[in-house]
Amino acid sequence: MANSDTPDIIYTIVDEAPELASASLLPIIRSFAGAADISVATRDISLAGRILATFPENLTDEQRISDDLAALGDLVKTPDANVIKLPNISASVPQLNAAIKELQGQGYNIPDYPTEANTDEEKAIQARYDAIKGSAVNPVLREGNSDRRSAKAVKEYAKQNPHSMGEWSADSKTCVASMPGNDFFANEKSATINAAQAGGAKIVFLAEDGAETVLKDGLKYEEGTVVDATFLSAKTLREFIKAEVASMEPGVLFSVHLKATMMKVSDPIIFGHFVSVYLEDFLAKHGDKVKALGFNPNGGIGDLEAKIKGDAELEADLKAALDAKPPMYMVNSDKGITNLHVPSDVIIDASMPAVIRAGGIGWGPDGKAADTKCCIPDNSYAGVYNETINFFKENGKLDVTTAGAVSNVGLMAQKAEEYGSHPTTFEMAANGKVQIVLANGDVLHEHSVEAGDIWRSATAKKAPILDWIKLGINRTKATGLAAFWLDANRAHDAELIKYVEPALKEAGIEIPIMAPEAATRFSLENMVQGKDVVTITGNVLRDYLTDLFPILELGTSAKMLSIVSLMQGGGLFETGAGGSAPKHVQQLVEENHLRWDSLGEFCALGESFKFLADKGNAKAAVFGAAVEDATQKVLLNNNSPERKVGQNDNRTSHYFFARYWAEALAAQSDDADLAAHFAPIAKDLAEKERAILAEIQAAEGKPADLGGYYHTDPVKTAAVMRPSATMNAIIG
Ligand SMILES: NC(=O)C1=CN([C@@H]2O[C@H](COP(=O)(O)OP(=O)(O)OC[C@H]3O[C@@H](n4cnc5c(N)ncnc54)[C@H](OP(=O)(O)O)[C@@H]3O)[C@@H](O)[C@H]2O)C=CC1
Ligand SMILES: O=C(O)CCC(=O)C(=O)O
Ligand SMILES: [Mg+2]
Repeated sequence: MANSDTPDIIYTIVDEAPELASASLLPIIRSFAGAADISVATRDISLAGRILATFPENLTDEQRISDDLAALGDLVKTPDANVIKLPNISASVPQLNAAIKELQGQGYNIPDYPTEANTDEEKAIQARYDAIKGSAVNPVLREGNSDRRSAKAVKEYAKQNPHSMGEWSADSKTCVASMPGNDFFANEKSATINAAQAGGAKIVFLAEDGAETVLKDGLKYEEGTVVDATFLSAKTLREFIKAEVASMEPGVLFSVHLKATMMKVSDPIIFGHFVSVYLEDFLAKHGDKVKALGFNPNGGIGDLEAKIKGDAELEADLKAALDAKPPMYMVNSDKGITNLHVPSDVIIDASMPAVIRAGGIGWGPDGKAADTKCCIPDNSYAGVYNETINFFKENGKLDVTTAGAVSNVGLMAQKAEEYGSHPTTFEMAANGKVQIVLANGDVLHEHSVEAGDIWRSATAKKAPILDWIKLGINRTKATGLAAFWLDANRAHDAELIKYVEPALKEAGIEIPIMAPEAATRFSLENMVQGKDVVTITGNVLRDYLTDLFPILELGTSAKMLSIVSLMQGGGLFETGAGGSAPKHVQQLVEENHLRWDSLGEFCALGESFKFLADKGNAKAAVFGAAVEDATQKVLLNNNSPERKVGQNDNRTSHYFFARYWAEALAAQSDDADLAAHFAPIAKDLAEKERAILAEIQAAEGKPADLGGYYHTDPVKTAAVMRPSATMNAIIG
């Protein structure tokens, strides 16, 4: 063990499909690692775990759990960290409410989330919940920059076994629509803090009558930090939405793509504007009534439907109001769930690539595929999707069998850029001015705003920026082709370019710096010629591109290798680049088939062992190599999960992974003890293949009971996810 308190490897407890997968995979990992005295501990960062850890005083002694997220947040700032991080729920308010309700039903006396906080007590509860909603986990753990790419074997497999791709036609009406201006992109100001400016700062609002309100105090800027401020005009946004709704062509679906999870303050508000514009007739008539019922447009139409259930007049008027608008892109047309039902159902990084992979189509209320207008209000990154769509309209769908690999190096450490901005994002209560005022008296940035505008400030720190440039240079050297995605005409990017240019000069390397649209074109053009390209980007594009390119190249971002080299020397190994696949849980509950692919976990596990090996653990090196071997075999032998009942699923893929892993350990000659230990296990697993697969498949096709959704019953979950007594006896 690394030291007496720190386990060798920490595996995170999360939510939904990846957590179900862990119920099957983690016992295998622990059993195998145990043979080499490598300790694998767990830490709970699930939504339910975060909620329970937040309200200890409401719980009995037996119910209380430790605040594992806080502990992990400390650990990642040490060289000892070796964390395998699976995707967790970044909860929207409807998800948070559902989790609270489920926990209350299980006997946990936690408070409701106050929709509107009036008393001090309600405000305190709301603040505690707000700290765990949205993307509350990743920014805490990501104390390093991001390196996401596909392992060679994974990319080769995809080329040999291409997934389906929708056809693109030149006359597709699918398009991206963005605001004509007055958005975050247009209003951005940026400056790099100099020695005289370093220190404290505050954000103040000056009302038109001169009254000053402090929006945020106690900020601290180090020298070299890039500090941005910007706002999006609510008035311009609403005019934009109305114009885009009014200009819909027949047969085209209307959609909006946001990141209400990560951008947990700004984007639910933007989403709410779409909802209230779509429902304008209904709200003109019934606005007061539904407000009294606790409806807030930011929660979505799904919340409204729940609140008016049983009121025939309201239900009929809601239907009429929606029918009067253009048809929407649907999340689930069978169940009538629209794009505007839940703020976290359509998340841009996953949703736009899905539209693009399908050939520029979404699914309408009639369950039929159709071209789609994709509203992405802010212009900062919308152009990337617009350019991608134009490219495929011109060139036709991607040929997966010949495409190069597009990988990413992302500036992410220490809450870089927009993804760290929610504590400094505000919806303006009145007209006036917002200023960032430094301790030395300088007004760093100032904007005139109107009531309803969304103002925000974001930062990027010097050490992470320099580390990111270095990582970008290293990956470029390893790959050949790369570009920095920075727009010299954007305020923030211009500050970053001041760091990038001298660093490239010093390193004696030339890497082009391109604005996002041009860089998109550059990457796509090279990729279709079979060339590998590195995209060196900021935090938001890191997120967007590491779904976009993998979904086109590999069919899913779940297969990505996702490494975070922590700035203090530790390692954080994320599994895949996507989310927690709620659709997969639904399928498991309905028909006991889990199509979640654990390839991301396999890749992360291999890297985690290798990291441990680099710290001097020789047995970990043997494990790392064997995991890599097993991962390749799972791919080559087509043991990965498939979509339908009776086909391979997550559990069968774990059986094959365990078997190949044991076989590789038995076959290696670096460590005779390990070889001897695993030889009988490998033999047993191979000989009993038929019995094990039959036991796993016996339960398929029938509903499965997990005893919960956000907080499942561990015994029931283990029964569903480890159904083979034969395999369990071998694994132990
Ligand atoms: N790192 C993190 O912690 C992240 C967390 N999230 C969270 O995940 C939740 C869901 O987000 P959403 O945007 O729907 O994105 P998801 O990535 O969870 O799902 C989108 C689709 O991707 C496919 N997919 C994802 N992972 C796998 C896998 N391992 N194996 C096979 N297919 C996979 C599935 O497609 P199909 O249905 O076709 O099989 C799935 O429906 C949200 O709560 C979000 O906040 C999102 C991104 C990252
Ligand atoms: O933390 C989140 O909410 C999402 C993270 C994400 O999408 C990513 O890192 O790719
Ligand atoms: Mg993402």
